[in-house]
Amino acid sequence: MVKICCLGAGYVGGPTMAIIALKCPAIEVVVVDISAARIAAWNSDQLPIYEPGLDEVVKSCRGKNLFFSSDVEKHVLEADIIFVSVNTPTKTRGLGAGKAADLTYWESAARMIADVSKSDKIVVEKSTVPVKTAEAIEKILTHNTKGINFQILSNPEFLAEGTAIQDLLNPDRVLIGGRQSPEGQKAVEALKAVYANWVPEDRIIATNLWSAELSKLAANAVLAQRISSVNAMSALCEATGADVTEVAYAVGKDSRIGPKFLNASVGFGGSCFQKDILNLIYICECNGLMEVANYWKGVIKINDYQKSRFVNRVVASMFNTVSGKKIAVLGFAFKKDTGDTRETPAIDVCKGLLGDKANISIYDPQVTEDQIQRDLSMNKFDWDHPPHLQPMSPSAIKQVSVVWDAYEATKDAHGVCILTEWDEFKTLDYQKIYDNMQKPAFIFDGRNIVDMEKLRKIGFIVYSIGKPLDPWVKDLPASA
Ligand SMILES: NC(=O)C1=CN([C@@H]2O[C@H](COP(=O)(O)OP(=O)(O)OC[C@H]3O[C@@H](n4cnc5c(N)ncnc54)[C@H](O)[C@@H]3O)[C@@H](O)[C@H]2O)C=CC1
Ligand SMILES: O=C(O)[C@H]1O[C@H](OP(=O)(O)OP(=O)(O)OC[C@H]2O[C@@H](n3ccc(=O)[nH]c3=O)[C@H](O)[C@@H]2O)[C@H](O)[C@@H](O)[C@@H]1O
Repeated sequence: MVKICCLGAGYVGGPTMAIIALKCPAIEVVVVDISAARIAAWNSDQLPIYEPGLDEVVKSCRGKNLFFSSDVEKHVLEADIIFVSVNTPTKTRGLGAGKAADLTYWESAARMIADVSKSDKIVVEKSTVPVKTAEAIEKILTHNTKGINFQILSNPEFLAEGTAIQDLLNPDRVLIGGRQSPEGQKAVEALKAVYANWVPEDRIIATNLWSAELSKLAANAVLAQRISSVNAMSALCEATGADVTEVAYAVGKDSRIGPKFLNASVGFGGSCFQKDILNLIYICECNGLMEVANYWKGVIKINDYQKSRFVNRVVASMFNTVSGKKIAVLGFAFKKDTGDTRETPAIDVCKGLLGDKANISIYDPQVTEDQIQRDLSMNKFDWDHPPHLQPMSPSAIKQVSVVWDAYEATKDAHGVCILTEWDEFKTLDYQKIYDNMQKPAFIFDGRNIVDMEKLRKIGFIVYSIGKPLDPWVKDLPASA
């Protein structure tokens, strides 16, 4: 029986290994983590992450060929294939702070593998890493070789949170990068054989190591660039009376461009787009490619602009001040169907409103009060001028309340901001919400999910991203 061990029981390690276990009954899969609490949660009824369909898959395999354990070394020792799916956040201090990927977790995982192993292993990079990481990992592993043969493969993950199970069951492609040597190619074949249990052969792509590593950063950069492109257009739509949904539809009809991933929004969030583009920027800078670095910086700058533009719209429309006003925030997660708040645009929007002394009442179906308070208590990390992570003032935190119901959040509010596109926000009883709000009642839809006309008929003043402006919504100076 082939034994797989995965280091890192997070958003990627957990779901990915659950699907491998589901589709490969002849393989034993053990997911390990240095966080005992996370492992305990994977072994409980309340999994540590919310992902549609994940509960069912875990329940059907757990205890059969899928295990979660804190005994990291034992399972590394026994494994034939080791996936490394640890976190690779942006460095917050030292060389490259604010841009470079922090490979501390990865390096310590590699050192541990080198120390513990007694037999040949295939080590798979699942985490998103800078191009050329495999070379460094190889050095760490072979330094302690004891005659053991380690083969490093790059097998980046393309799943998106909220659709992880579907993405894993039916991936557009599986990318496997390996050394061109016979041993390297043998390792590539071994990993291919795992995926071949459910992924059609023509979707399993073998490349060299560096192409696989760079393709992951490139894919995220290009995806994020689409959103920044359409968001940049949304500002121009508002200034001219064009409608961004119509523009995106017209543009996406060109089959060379395609309709997906062109929804204008309050800005992209999540643990990967910003981190990976910053990582790419740093790699470009290290290679002396300043123009290329600046090109990708633009994608992040437009994203920051989109978030501050939204806050300015809210404040300007509400008579240039939200001080002492109650603003309901519907949705805090970075997208629907996840409880993840890493880099969510809601953090910047809430902080902008708090900066103008608003009282905000937040409701999100999957995010806990603790998480929201933690997110709002950290000051924004300025990636251009790092490092300064400072806590927010306690008085600002007192202006925040977190509630478990959209109607409670919006009661007596002066304005509502929709920041995550949860399906339930499309079908709320907006008449009831309007009746219980202060007048004039404002809705600022950062995800373009409400029916503007219907809401206007009820009496709301509505702002949607990139849509012709309600006469009540204040035009902003071009530079705002
Ligand atoms: N979240 C996402 O949607 C995607 C993430 N990725 C990439 O996958 C990697 C992991 O991301 P997430 O799963 O979101 O992170 P995460 O933070 O949810 O999980 C990482 C886990 O690794 C554990 N860990 C750290 N060092 C360890 C060690 N030495 N041994 C064992 N466990 C260790 C941590 O305790 C944590 O539970 C990152 O590089 C990310 O860029 C790639 C595709 C999608
Ligand atoms: O490397 C990663 O971690 C992953 O990053 C993204 O996945 P994820 O961040 O989970 O979620 P996305 O669906 O890409 O959404 C990212 C952000 O963009 C926003 N978005 C997305 C699409 C769109 O049209 N408009 C838009 O504003 C979302 O609301 C969200 O805030 C990629 O889509 C995955 O392929 C990749 O594996």
